[in-house]
Amino acid sequence: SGSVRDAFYDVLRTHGITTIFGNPGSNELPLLKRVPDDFRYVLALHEGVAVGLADGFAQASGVPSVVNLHAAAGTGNAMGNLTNTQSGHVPVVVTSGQQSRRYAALNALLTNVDAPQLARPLVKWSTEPLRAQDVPLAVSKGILLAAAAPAGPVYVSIPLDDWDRDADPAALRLLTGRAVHGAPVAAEGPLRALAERLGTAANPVLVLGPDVDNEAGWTGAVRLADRLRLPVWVAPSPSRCPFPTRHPSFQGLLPAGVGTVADRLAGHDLVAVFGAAVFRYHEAVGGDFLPAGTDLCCVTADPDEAARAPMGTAVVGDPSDALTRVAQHVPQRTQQRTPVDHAPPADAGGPPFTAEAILDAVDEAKDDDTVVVLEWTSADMIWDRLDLTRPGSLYFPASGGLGWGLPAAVGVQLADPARRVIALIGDGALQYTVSGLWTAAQHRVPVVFVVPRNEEYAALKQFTELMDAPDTPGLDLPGMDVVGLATSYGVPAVRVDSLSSFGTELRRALADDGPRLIEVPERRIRV
Ligand SMILES: Cc1ncc(Cn2c(C)c(CCOP(=O)(O)OP(=O)(O)O)sc2=O)c(N)n1
Ligand SMILES: [Ca+2]
Repeated sequence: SGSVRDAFYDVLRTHGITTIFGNPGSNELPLLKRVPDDFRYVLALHEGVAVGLADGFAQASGVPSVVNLHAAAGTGNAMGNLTNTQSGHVPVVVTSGQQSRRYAALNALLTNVDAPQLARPLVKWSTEPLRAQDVPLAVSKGILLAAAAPAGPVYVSIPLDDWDRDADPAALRLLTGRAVHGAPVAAEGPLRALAERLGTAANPVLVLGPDVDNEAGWTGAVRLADRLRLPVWVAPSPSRCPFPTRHPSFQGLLPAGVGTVADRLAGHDLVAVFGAAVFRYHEAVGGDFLPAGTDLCCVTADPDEAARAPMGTAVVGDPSDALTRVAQHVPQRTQQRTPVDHAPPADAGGPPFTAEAILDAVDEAKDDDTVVVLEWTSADMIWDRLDLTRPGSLYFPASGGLGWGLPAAVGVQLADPARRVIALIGDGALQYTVSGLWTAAQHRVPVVFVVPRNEEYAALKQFTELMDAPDTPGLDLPGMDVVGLATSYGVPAVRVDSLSSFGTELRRALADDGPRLIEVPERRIRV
């Protein structure tokens, strides 16, 4: 013992990390040739799958996860899902195998040229240690920095001939005792001022983002909403569900256009935002950021989010902690709120079925503990039809990059077997990281994959209308057998042709201890 490899595994153990997600090349074999018995290596057949798995695993476990990728080619394949990991503030430590120092100097095959630069725009920190003895320190810093608010991915490139070098035993003893505690909380003054303004505002509104989707955030948000009888919206382009969807204060999901957001906030003199960037717009529509007479204050742990917002004031600090503290200093209002109905009756016709009918059938089959991972862009504005009652119930790709949902669902289920995962994956989104089905089958991860098949990129057809691009090619997906695709990867699959059989298959899958896929014919949109 005493090698850099042993020290690497010791550092991971220190932080409770004993799973490595990855896809290997020859550069990585010196690390993987002796994976200790208390570790498991989860093979992904594409590096996008590896990062998706690690992202879901980190979000559901609350512990940083570790990925090991193959040089530049592997890192390149991982970049798509790294955009989601970065946008989602998810602590993932990406390690990649570098060619030996001697060969890298020659740009020999499998050299990751200028490795730290490759990942840089998508990670908090990117490095390739100068000495083999620095590798354990870099990995230790990477784990601690990835988890430090605002959390996010880091990248460590490690030359293949470092692993068998002698580690520095004295340094390692110090490293394996390291910990960084706590997250920056907002100063008392600005929070008291916000509570004051909320208490005196004529018609304040609460907007919540993904970073308050946790026990403290839900408790604080419900308490604040109840005390002030506040209407509550979910911030645009949500990657998580931060508030109970059947609560009388719940208003729904804010759209993702500048003008359309301003329209929803019209009439409110104060907008209080917790745990969201202001805002993650998407639809190319014009308009003012805020209606006249409306002011905004946001609380975020991310100084960049605080500084880049185009309007209002910001308070930097843990937004979940802030919700609880602000709730303690606002008056108790008494007017009643009438709940908004988010699930108007769906068209019970079909097949093919409407997105609403498919969502309602999933809601019928699931229970309070079920987790829904949704990467189905026909439903990204209507998932609040689902009755979600507790934190960690809904995940969506945070940067909108497709190919995240399927592996992330497997990662979430691996991290928390007690909460069954239903993955709603569009037939288009499915294609980006479909090989993740093989990893689910190999590890018998009992995700229920539901694939609404409308044989098109429906979301983009809707955008062609919005962006006046009527004759766009490449938006139809004919001629693929989703059931055959899943079966080929070892996941039992079935195509359903009625909502009742869909319900039966959902319940059968939820009772199974392995993955299953259900293809549901989804009605095409008409443009
Ligand atoms: C990696 C990647 N590539 C392309 C897109 C662009 N894109 C694409 C291709 C969409 C269509 C998805 O089709 P789907 O079948 O998954 O779902 P719907 O038919 O319900 O829209 S939505 C969208 O933003 C993307 N978001 N991410
Ligand atoms: Ca589709």
